[in-house]
Amino acid sequence: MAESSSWGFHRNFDGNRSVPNGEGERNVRDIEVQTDTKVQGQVPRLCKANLFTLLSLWMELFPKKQASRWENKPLQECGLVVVREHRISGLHCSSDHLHAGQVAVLKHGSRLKGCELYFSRKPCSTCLKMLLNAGAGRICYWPGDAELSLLAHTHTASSVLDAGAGERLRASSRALLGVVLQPLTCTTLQFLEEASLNADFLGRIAADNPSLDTENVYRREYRKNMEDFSQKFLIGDEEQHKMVLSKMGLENFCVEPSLSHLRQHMRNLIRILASVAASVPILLERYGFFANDASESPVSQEVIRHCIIQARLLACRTEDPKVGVGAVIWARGKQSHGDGTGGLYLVGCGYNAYPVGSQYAEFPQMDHRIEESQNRKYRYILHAEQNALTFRSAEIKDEENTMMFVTKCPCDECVPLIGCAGIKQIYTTDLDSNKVKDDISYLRFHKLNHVQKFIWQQKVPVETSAEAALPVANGYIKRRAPEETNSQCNKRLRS
Ligand SMILES: Nc1ccn([C@H]2C[C@H](O)[C@@H](COP(=O)(O)OP(=O)(O)OP(=O)(O)O)O2)c(=O)n1
Repeated sequence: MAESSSWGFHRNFDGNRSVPNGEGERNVRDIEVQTDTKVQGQVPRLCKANLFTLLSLWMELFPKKQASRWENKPLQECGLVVVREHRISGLHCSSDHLHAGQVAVLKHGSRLKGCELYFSRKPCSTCLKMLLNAGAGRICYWPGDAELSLLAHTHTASSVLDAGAGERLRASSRALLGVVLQPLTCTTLQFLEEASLNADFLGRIAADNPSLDTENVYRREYRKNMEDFSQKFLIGDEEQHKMVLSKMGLENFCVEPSLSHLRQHMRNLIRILASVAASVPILLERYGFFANDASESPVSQEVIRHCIIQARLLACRTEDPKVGVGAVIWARGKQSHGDGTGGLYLVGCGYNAYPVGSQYAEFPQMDHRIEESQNRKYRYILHAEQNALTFRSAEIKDEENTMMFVTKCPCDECVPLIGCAGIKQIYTTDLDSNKVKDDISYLRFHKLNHVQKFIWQQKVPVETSAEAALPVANGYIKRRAPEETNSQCNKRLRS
């Protein structure tokens, strides 16, 4: 699908205003393309810069075994996305021992040359000098508080010194260093929020509990996420935000209307994160990814949910006008290399889209509701699992545990690929399993026997009534008509 050209607005969101001869600025504008707007009926989707940014924020929240020793210290946890030739080649986070930037240097070494790095916080100068030295092409960061906190009450003097050193490194470097967020349209926000509400995970809960108002479950989860994520990633006080921005060398954002635009845009991105995370709700810890034969998963429910939400974020960049699907593949390496993911490393990730390089509307976009079968999308669209396997950044090793996390039940086209790729476990939803939807069928998934299947479902079958078993959202249970069955609960709001 073609991406439209960038916005002039974007210039306000890059921190490279003092790159000599303006070349950096031109480069950034050339690289970034805006796809958030609904261009002539094009599906509203996240542009890559926003997707990578959201993934970096989410990686900061990767579940750790014990609270990080950085807690309440000026050095904050940090998430990082490494992008090579416009594709994600690493998802990382800081650990007890290493900063996220250090993890990237250890994992990728000189392969960082020319890569783009997306940080959830401006990295400290210790990381910055190593990353620049490794040849990173572009270092982007979320314009909230820095990794070495400028808001923490302790050690502020050293944080300020560090920020100064970061500025000096930036000024003398050929690499681009700054903020590359792009504004979201209302259409995109609305589309992505609806997609969260319509995702199969809430669909499963609705199918199991016909009397439960799942929209209310979603809204409650969303509000809680908004509170948590705003506290973590936004700076409530405008004056404090201005102070942080100017110490990080982003004074151009401190003037109006840039400041208001930046703050609003950051808030909108946090809304998307809150909404996507709410699509896989923690429902009294009753729902999770469980094997039907009660086998133990090699990773915890928290880690599974985190990976599924990574996949849901990827789905926000779908090219399918109706349904976004995302897939991520992680493996457990023999050594942990100090990564905050506890030895897990990314093998590949993808979302459903038309073949690489195709132009918008070059291929049919309609589903089986259009009568002429030659005008349907199914023969042209690549599935999330296919893209994750094709564009993987690491090989799948037989001796390691490789896990696939996918937001929709694998179809008959993908099941043999998954079966033969060396994947050991799959985490997904089986809402579509055993269904035939004209051009796409899901009959083979249950036969995928040599891959362990962990399905989104209730842990223990609830024998009491659904109303007693599940929380009543705001004391209100929406009555669903009895004929609203499994398949109807899965209907898209927009359809
Ligand atoms: N594991 C999967 C399953 C599907 N897809 C993709 C292929 C299609 O692009 C889209 C499925 O398209 P449909 O229009 O058939 O979506 P639904 O299954 O929601 O159809 P329905 O409206 O009949 O429920 O998802 C994918 O990437 N990975």
